[in-house]
Amino acid sequence: MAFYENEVGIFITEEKVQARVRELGAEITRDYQGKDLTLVCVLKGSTFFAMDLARCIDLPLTMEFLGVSSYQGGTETTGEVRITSDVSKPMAGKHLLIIEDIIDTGLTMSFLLENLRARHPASLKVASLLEKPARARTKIDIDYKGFVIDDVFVVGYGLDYAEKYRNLSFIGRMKGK
Ligand SMILES: O=P(O)(O)OC[C@H]1O[C@H](OP(=O)(O)OP(=O)(O)O)[C@H](O)[C@@H]1O
Ligand code: HPA
Repeated sequence: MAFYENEVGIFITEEKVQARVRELGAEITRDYQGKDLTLVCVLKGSTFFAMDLARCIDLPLTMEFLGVSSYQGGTETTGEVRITSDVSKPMAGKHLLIIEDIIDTGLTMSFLLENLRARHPASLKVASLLEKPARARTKIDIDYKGFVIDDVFVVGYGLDYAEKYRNLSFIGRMKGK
Protein backbone atom coordinates (compact mmCIF):
# COMPACT_ATOMS: atom_id res chain seq x y z
CA MET A 1 0.00 0.00 0.00
CA ALA A 2 1.41 3.39 -0.99
CA PHE A 3 2.13 5.91 1.82
CA TYR A 4 -0.68 8.30 0.83
CA GLU A 5 -3.60 5.91 0.32
CA ASN A 6 -5.28 6.35 3.71
CA GLU A 7 -5.53 10.10 3.27
CA VAL A 8 -5.50 10.82 -0.48
CA GLY A 9 -7.59 9.56 -3.41
CA ILE A 10 -6.83 10.11 -7.11
CA PHE A 11 -8.65 13.16 -8.51
CA ILE A 12 -6.91 13.81 -11.87
CA THR A 13 -4.64 11.08 -13.19
CA GLU A 14 -1.01 11.62 -14.11
CA GLU A 15 -1.84 10.84 -17.77
CA LYS A 16 -4.53 13.54 -17.92
CA VAL A 17 -2.28 16.09 -16.25
CA GLN A 18 0.60 15.37 -18.62
CA ALA A 19 -1.64 15.48 -21.72
CA ARG A 20 -3.05 18.87 -20.67
CA VAL A 21 0.43 20.24 -19.90
CA ARG A 22 1.54 19.29 -23.42
CA GLU A 23 -1.48 21.11 -24.92
CA LEU A 24 -0.78 24.24 -22.89
CA GLY A 25 2.90 24.12 -23.90
CA ALA A 26 1.96 23.97 -27.58
CA GLU A 27 -0.44 26.92 -27.17
CA ILE A 28 2.20 29.03 -25.37
CA THR A 29 4.77 28.12 -28.05
CA ARG A 30 2.44 29.47 -30.75
CA ASP A 31 1.54 32.64 -28.84
CA TYR A 32 5.07 33.72 -27.93
CA GLN A 33 6.79 33.18 -31.30
CA GLY A 34 9.52 35.80 -31.76
CA LYS A 35 9.19 37.08 -28.18
CA ASP A 36 11.58 36.79 -25.26
CA LEU A 37 9.50 34.78 -22.80
CA THR A 38 10.13 34.76 -19.04
CA LEU A 39 8.30 32.19 -16.91
CA VAL A 40 7.73 33.48 -13.37
CA CYS A 41 7.32 30.27 -11.37
CA VAL A 42 5.54 30.75 -8.05
CA LEU A 43 7.15 28.76 -5.21
CA LYS A 44 6.57 26.29 -3.93
CA GLY A 45 3.39 24.81 -5.40
CA SER A 46 3.93 25.50 -9.10
CA THR A 47 7.37 23.90 -9.38
CA PHE A 48 6.32 20.50 -10.75
CA PHE A 49 3.90 22.08 -13.26
CA ALA A 50 6.48 24.72 -14.23
CA MET A 51 9.23 22.18 -14.88
CA ASP A 52 6.99 20.01 -17.07
CA LEU A 53 5.41 22.98 -18.88
CA ALA A 54 8.79 24.58 -19.61
CA ARG A 55 9.90 21.36 -21.31
CA CYS A 56 6.79 21.47 -23.52
CA ILE A 57 7.48 25.02 -24.72
CA ASP A 58 9.59 25.05 -27.87
CA LEU A 59 11.12 28.50 -27.35
CA PRO A 60 14.33 29.90 -25.78
CA LEU A 61 12.75 31.00 -22.50
CA THR A 62 14.06 32.28 -19.17
CA MET A 63 12.90 31.00 -15.77
CA GLU A 64 12.52 33.12 -12.66
CA PHE A 65 11.25 31.99 -9.25
CA LEU A 66 9.15 34.03 -6.86
CA GLY A 67 8.14 32.67 -3.46
CA VAL A 68 4.82 33.59 -1.86
CA SER A 69 2.89 31.96 0.93
CA SER A 70 -0.51 32.47 2.51
CA TYR A 71 -1.92 29.07 3.56
CA GLN A 72 0.46 28.27 6.45
CA GLY A 73 -0.22 24.55 6.47
CA GLY A 74 -4.04 24.45 6.53
CA THR A 75 -6.86 24.31 4.00
CA GLU A 76 -7.90 27.96 4.46
CA THR A 77 -5.98 31.03 3.34
CA THR A 78 -4.75 33.39 6.05
CA GLY A 79 -5.66 36.18 3.63
CA GLU A 80 -2.15 37.60 4.05
CA VAL A 81 0.13 36.95 1.07
CA ARG A 82 3.82 37.15 2.02
CA ILE A 83 6.77 37.24 -0.38
CA THR A 84 9.24 34.62 0.83
CA SER A 85 11.80 35.18 -1.97
CA ASP A 86 11.95 37.57 -4.90
CA VAL A 87 12.99 37.09 -8.55
CA SER A 88 16.67 37.48 -9.35
CA LYS A 89 16.51 40.04 -12.20
CA PRO A 90 14.65 43.26 -13.11
CA MET A 91 11.32 42.43 -14.79
CA ALA A 92 10.93 45.73 -16.68
CA GLY A 93 10.36 45.32 -20.42
CA LYS A 94 10.02 41.51 -20.27
CA HIS A 95 7.19 39.29 -21.48
CA LEU A 96 6.17 37.65 -18.19
CA LEU A 97 4.04 34.53 -17.86
CA ILE A 98 3.18 33.73 -14.22
CA ILE A 99 3.02 29.97 -13.60
CA GLU A 100 0.73 28.82 -10.77
CA ASP A 101 -0.53 25.44 -9.64
CA ILE A 102 -3.92 26.69 -8.45
CA ILE A 103 -6.07 29.81 -8.31
CA ASP A 104 -8.43 29.26 -5.39
CA THR A 105 -9.60 32.47 -3.67
CA GLY A 106 -7.47 34.40 -6.19
CA LEU A 107 -5.82 36.46 -3.44
CA THR A 108 -2.31 35.22 -4.25
CA MET A 109 -2.67 35.90 -7.99
CA SER A 110 -4.24 39.29 -7.41
CA PHE A 111 -1.24 40.21 -5.22
CA LEU A 112 1.22 38.86 -7.80
CA LEU A 113 -0.39 40.71 -10.71
CA GLU A 114 -0.28 44.01 -8.84
CA ASN A 115 3.28 43.42 -7.66
CA LEU A 116 4.63 42.46 -11.10
CA ARG A 117 2.63 45.09 -13.02
CA ALA A 118 4.34 47.75 -10.89
CA ARG A 119 7.69 46.59 -12.36
CA HIS A 120 6.56 47.61 -15.90
CA PRO A 121 6.86 44.37 -17.88
CA ALA A 122 6.26 44.41 -21.66
CA SER A 123 3.36 42.00 -21.08
CA LEU A 124 1.92 40.03 -18.19
CA LYS A 125 -0.12 36.83 -18.51
CA VAL A 126 -1.23 33.99 -16.26
CA ALA A 127 -0.99 30.20 -16.58
CA SER A 128 -2.59 28.06 -13.88
CA LEU A 129 -2.97 24.30 -13.88
CA LEU A 130 -6.13 24.46 -11.73
CA GLU A 131 -8.93 26.94 -11.06
CA LYS A 132 -11.45 26.54 -8.22
CA PRO A 133 -14.15 29.10 -9.08
CA ALA A 134 -16.46 28.16 -6.16
CA ARG A 135 -14.09 29.85 -3.70
CA ALA A 136 -13.07 32.88 -5.78
CA ARG A 137 -13.00 36.12 -3.82
CA THR A 138 -11.72 38.18 -6.73
CA LYS A 139 -11.96 37.71 -10.50
CA ILE A 140 -8.75 36.58 -12.20
CA ASP A 141 -8.47 36.18 -15.98
CA ILE A 142 -6.45 33.04 -16.63
CA ASP A 143 -4.80 33.03 -20.08
CA TYR A 144 -3.71 29.37 -19.97
CA LYS A 145 -5.86 27.11 -17.77
CA GLY A 146 -5.40 23.39 -17.19
CA PHE A 147 -8.57 22.24 -15.39
CA VAL A 148 -11.53 23.84 -13.63
CA ILE A 149 -12.25 21.91 -10.41
CA ASP A 150 -14.99 21.75 -7.77
CA ASP A 151 -14.57 22.94 -4.20
CA VAL A 152 -12.28 20.18 -2.95
CA PHE A 153 -8.88 20.46 -1.30
CA VAL A 154 -6.37 18.96 -3.72
CA VAL A 155 -2.80 17.80 -3.24
CA GLY A 156 -0.02 16.34 -5.36
CA TYR A 157 1.94 17.50 -8.41
CA GLY A 158 3.33 20.35 -6.28
CA LEU A 159 0.26 21.03 -4.16
CA ASP A 160 0.57 20.36 -0.44
CA TYR A 161 -1.37 19.81 2.74
CA ALA A 162 0.83 20.87 5.68
CA GLU A 163 3.84 20.65 3.28
CA LYS A 164 3.10 17.00 2.45
CA TYR A 165 2.09 15.22 -0.77
CA ARG A 166 3.80 17.61 -3.22
CA ASN A 167 5.67 14.62 -4.68
CA LEU A 168 2.61 12.70 -5.91
CA SER A 169 2.63 12.49 -9.70
CA PHE A 170 -1.17 12.88 -9.94
CA ILE A 171 -3.61 15.43 -8.51
CA GLY A 172 -5.17 13.89 -5.41
CA ARG A 173 -8.03 14.77 -3.16
CA MET A 174 -7.68 14.85 0.63
CA LYS A 175 -10.17 12.37 2.08
CA GLY A 176 -12.55 14.09 4.51
CA LYS A 177 -11.44 17.70 3.73
O1 LIG B 1 -5.91 31.61 -4.76
P1 LIG B 1 -5.40 31.45 -3.38
O2 LIG B 1 -6.50 31.18 -2.38
O3 LIG B 1 -4.53 32.58 -2.94
O4 LIG B 1 -4.53 30.11 -3.33
C1 LIG B 1 -3.55 29.79 -4.26
C2 LIG B 1 -2.17 29.78 -3.67
O5 LIG B 1 -2.11 28.90 -2.54
C3 LIG B 1 -1.03 27.99 -2.67
O6 LIG B 1 0.15 28.52 -2.15
P2 LIG B 1 0.56 28.45 -0.58
O7 LIG B 1 0.30 29.76 0.08
O8 LIG B 1 -0.08 27.25 0.03
O9 LIG B 1 2.12 28.27 -0.68
P3 LIG B 1 2.94 27.07 -1.38
O10 LIG B 1 2.82 27.27 -2.88
O11 LIG B 1 4.33 27.24 -0.90
O12 LIG B 1 2.30 25.76 -0.95
C4 LIG B 1 -0.92 27.84 -4.18
O13 LIG B 1 0.36 27.34 -4.55
C5 LIG B 1 -1.18 29.21 -4.69
O14 LIG B 1 0.00 30.01 -4.70
O1 HPA C 1 -6.83 22.96 -2.89
C1 HPA C 1 -5.68 23.35 -2.57
N1 HPA C 1 -4.68 22.45 -2.29
C2 HPA C 1 -3.43 22.82 -1.94
N2 HPA C 1 -3.05 24.09 -1.83
C3 HPA C 1 -3.99 25.03 -2.09
N3 HPA C 1 -3.87 26.37 -2.06
C4 HPA C 1 -5.04 26.87 -2.40
N4 HPA C 1 -5.94 25.89 -2.65
C5 HPA C 1 -5.30 24.72 -2.46
